[in-house]
Amino acid sequence: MSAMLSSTIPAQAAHHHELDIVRQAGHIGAEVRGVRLSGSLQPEVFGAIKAALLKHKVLFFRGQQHLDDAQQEAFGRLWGELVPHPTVPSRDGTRLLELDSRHGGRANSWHTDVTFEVAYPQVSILRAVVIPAYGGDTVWANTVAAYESLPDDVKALADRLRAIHGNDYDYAATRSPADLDEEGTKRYRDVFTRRLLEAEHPVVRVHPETGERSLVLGHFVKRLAGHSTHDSGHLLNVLQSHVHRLENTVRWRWAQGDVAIWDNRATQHYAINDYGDQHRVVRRVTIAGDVPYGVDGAKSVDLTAPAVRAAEAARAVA
Ligand SMILES: O=C(O)CCC(=O)C(=O)O
Ligand SMILES: [Fe+2]
Repeated sequence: MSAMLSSTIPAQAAHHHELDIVRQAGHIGAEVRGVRLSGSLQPEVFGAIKAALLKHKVLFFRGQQHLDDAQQEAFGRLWGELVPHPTVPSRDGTRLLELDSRHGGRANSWHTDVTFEVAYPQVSILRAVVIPAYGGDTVWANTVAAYESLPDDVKALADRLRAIHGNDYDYAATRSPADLDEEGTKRYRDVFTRRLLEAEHPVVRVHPETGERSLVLGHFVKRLAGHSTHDSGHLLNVLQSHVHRLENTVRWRWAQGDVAIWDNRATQHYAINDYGDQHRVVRRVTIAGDVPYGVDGAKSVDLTAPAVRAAEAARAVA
């Protein structure tokens, strides 16, 4: 009987799950409705979420108040190994990075997460814990669409460039003096840069799952390999301006309990610092990524000094 029944069901019905997806902008971003995130999602639901992420680059889920730290981690583990931030201490007993507006956690410049590591995270999952009454939106940009928007001759140039990324990037360049004088910001910066971590990445990486080409830039870039910082600045401005064109972005108005998931290999993001002294807290897990490779197949290179790397390893074991 079961053989007869199953022969009437389309073969793919057992493997595919239809998500309720509401696109939020023309070139990036979609809200997924009707899913309760957890570490025990049905494999076909998880598979559908993963496919949607590769397509839309950032996904939003409202109403996930049931997630606590442990459940956010359990959901994160479905994607791969959770990696703590290399220099900012995790929340007690977890692998979560907490960004608290009262302690300098305001990521208001364009970046891809942790690109000063050679194998930077593939995916980040952010949960809204405390959200201000107004302001504090986050904006994501599609770095694949940005690459595709370049004229062919600029693409050909970008394909050959490599950039040095470091955790000691020029914070002052985009912050107002008032921001920098703030005690919390200073302390956050000191912790963030307590060990110099550096990596060289191709400016154009080939996405290991989609094969798409994307721009690997953002605020951790220090300069282009083989170019003066002066020339690097000009060339980088041309490329970066294609990343954050408004047509290429999506902006999310947070509510407490929302979750955003982004493909960190295909996006940059910017947390808008327009909420004054209102309180804002978000918590993030990041999923281990692989070493990027460029259009010519050449991989990224770890430039972190061996002594620093050894100290990192010793710390991880301790
Ligand atoms: O605060 C936010 O909305 C985003 C912060 C950020 O850059 C991150 O979580 O990676
Ligand atoms: Fe970030």
